[in-house]
Amino acid sequence: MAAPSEAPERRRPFGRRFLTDPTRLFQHNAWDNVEWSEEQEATAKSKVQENSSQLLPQDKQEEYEVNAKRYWDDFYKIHENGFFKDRHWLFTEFPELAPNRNPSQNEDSLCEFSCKEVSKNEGLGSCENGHCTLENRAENQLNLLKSSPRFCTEELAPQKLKQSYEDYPGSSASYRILEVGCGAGNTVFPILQTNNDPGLFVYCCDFSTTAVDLVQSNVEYDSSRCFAFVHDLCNDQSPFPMPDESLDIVILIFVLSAILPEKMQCVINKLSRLLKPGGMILLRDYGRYDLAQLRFKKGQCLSANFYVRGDGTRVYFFTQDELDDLFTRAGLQKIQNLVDRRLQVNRGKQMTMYRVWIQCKYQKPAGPQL
Ligand SMILES: C[S@@+](CC[C@H](N)C(=O)[O-])C[C@H]1O[C@@H](n2cnc3c(N)ncnc32)[C@H](O)[C@@H]1O
Repeated sequence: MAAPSEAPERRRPFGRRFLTDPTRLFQHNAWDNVEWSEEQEATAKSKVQENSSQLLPQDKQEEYEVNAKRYWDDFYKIHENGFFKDRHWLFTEFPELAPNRNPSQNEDSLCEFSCKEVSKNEGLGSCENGHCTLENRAENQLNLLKSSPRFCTEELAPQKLKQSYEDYPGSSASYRILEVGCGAGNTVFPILQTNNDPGLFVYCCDFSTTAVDLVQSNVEYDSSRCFAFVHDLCNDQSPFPMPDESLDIVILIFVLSAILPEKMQCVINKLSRLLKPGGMILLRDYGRYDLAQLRFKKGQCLSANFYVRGDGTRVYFFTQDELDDLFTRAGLQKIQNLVDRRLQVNRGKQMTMYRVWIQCKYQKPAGPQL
């Protein structure tokens, strides 16, 4: 199918297994850069129309927003750090996380789940990040909801009133990375293991205190190289421990999708201010019509392309254009914005699962900002 927005850019994907002969479909666990037929796209669209035809009442919606932190705390109490797989593929896709790394190190398959979870869930036909939904096969097609406008009351201009930062954690580092929505640390610890630059300092934050506790209590947590802190991206009163324009990299892995769409622009603006000129935001997140979106049932939709899972956590499914809009409005310039369509195969059950992820890199211009 045609990408929801721009054509895919040329890249060196680490997934290079292409399904050219359909009879070989069940010979591998996954195929890269799969083309969708028009019919498949129409079916996906109709499933989304169906599962978004009935929105959750406003009071329930507010309850999920007010208690968002508690739902994620509960998630980490149940799964601890066993759910998301450590992602050594990060360095192939995002070499900026370890610029001095030897490219042959730690190559790994692109898998956002732990292998244990995938095999446990395979064939149930319905699990995504441990958030199970049954495939919705209802027939009615109703109106697809229109996207609500994104607004942000916050000024984009650099803040004039800054708190003074002289000796903050990582102040003497020469290369600073911040991971937001770090969960149990499945991105942070691979970065610390792989990037041996003595000038590296890694910050990570999450609004779930349970998640931050898991990071801090990990045996690999080294406070001379890393600082984990509780931070709610949607709370304007919640300060960062580092000054504006101090970070080389901000990374968001499946995090922006967990935020109320109306608040996304403020979050990206805030993160953009933390970047040094020339610094970059790296993102990987769910794309429109990903399997996980198609499997939501009627009654789980909060607003267009935004759903609540059975455990109370929420997820949005992006197009490339929406992400481009969010980043460019925050004053950043596109380095990469691509859609990654992968066909995962359960050979045992002869099942196919079409995944759609979006990957972006946006850079703060090096010149002076107006
Ligand atoms: C799908 S998980 C991804 C976790 C981690 N990035 C990973 O890939 O393993 C989404 C994460 O975003 C965090 N999160 C959601 N809303 C947040 C907010 N407003 N502020 C900070 N973190 C938030 C959740 O607690 C959760 O850890």
